[in-house]
Amino acid sequence: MAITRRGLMLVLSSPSGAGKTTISRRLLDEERTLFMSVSATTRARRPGEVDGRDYFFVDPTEFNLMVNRGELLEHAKVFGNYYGTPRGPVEEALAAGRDVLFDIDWQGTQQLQDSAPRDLVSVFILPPSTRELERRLRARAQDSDEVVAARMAKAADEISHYPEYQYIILNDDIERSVAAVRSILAAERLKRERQVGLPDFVKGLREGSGDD
Ligand SMILES: Nc1nc2c(ncn2[C@@H]2O[C@H](COP(=O)(O)OP(=O)(O)O)[C@@H](O)[C@H]2O)c(=O)[nH]1
Ligand SMILES: Nc1ncnc2c1ncn2[C@@H]1O[C@H](COP(=O)(O)OP(=O)(O)O)[C@@H](O)[C@H]1O
Repeated sequence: MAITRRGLMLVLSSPSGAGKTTISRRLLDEERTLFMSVSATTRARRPGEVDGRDYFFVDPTEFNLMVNRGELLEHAKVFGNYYGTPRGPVEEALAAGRDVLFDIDWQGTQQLQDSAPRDLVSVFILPPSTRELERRLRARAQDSDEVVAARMAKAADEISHYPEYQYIILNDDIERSVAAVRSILAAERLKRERQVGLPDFVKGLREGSGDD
């Protein structure tokens, strides 16, 4: 009887600009069994974003239907728009032993903590300072001054939710932050509760039949 592993849900949350997209991209490049969960959202598509890759862009009626049909694992209103995680792809991946990466906010993380505490690995990413957070938001050069100001105003509120997360990474040096998430993944993958077929395997070992 072989041991297989159930996949895990790796959530990265942070105030906007702290670095979660940068860290996620690096992890997805390096980790063969890690897949990104693509959320549904009612927010408008930005230039360069691709439907089905960055988000599933839906209208509020369609979003409501998804909620009412129970198709979302979690959902929340963020910055005035609705966001939610489609259930099907995540459940399939976990059952097949693949890990799923989520870029969701604290509200969604709380819902996953309630509905699937054993599968959840939650990581909060902090910026080294407020000054550096603002510098990164400006360096990204994607947003207007007003949008940067609005994101800075939201940052303190986001950061106040750090105690709800299992792991904290201060994203000063990007290489060290990526290495830190990889260490978390490596340890979490070995957790006893994730190993499927372990009791039978150990029983076989004890009975001296582990070689077949
Ligand atoms: N709860 C929840 N939050 C989400 C989901 N998808 C994205 N978010 C969060 O919504 C916020 C805004 O995302 P987005 O519109 O892409 O803007 P940006 O990430 O700040 O550039 C971020 O904090 C995301 O983590 C989701 O499916 N569920
Ligand atoms: N450790 C770091 N040191 C310096 N700059 C960083 C670091 N991590 C991310 N950045 C930069 O900060 C900006 C915001 O990062 P991003 O990953 O888009 O943040 P988020 O997804 O959390 O909004 C980007 O320009 C990115 O290149």
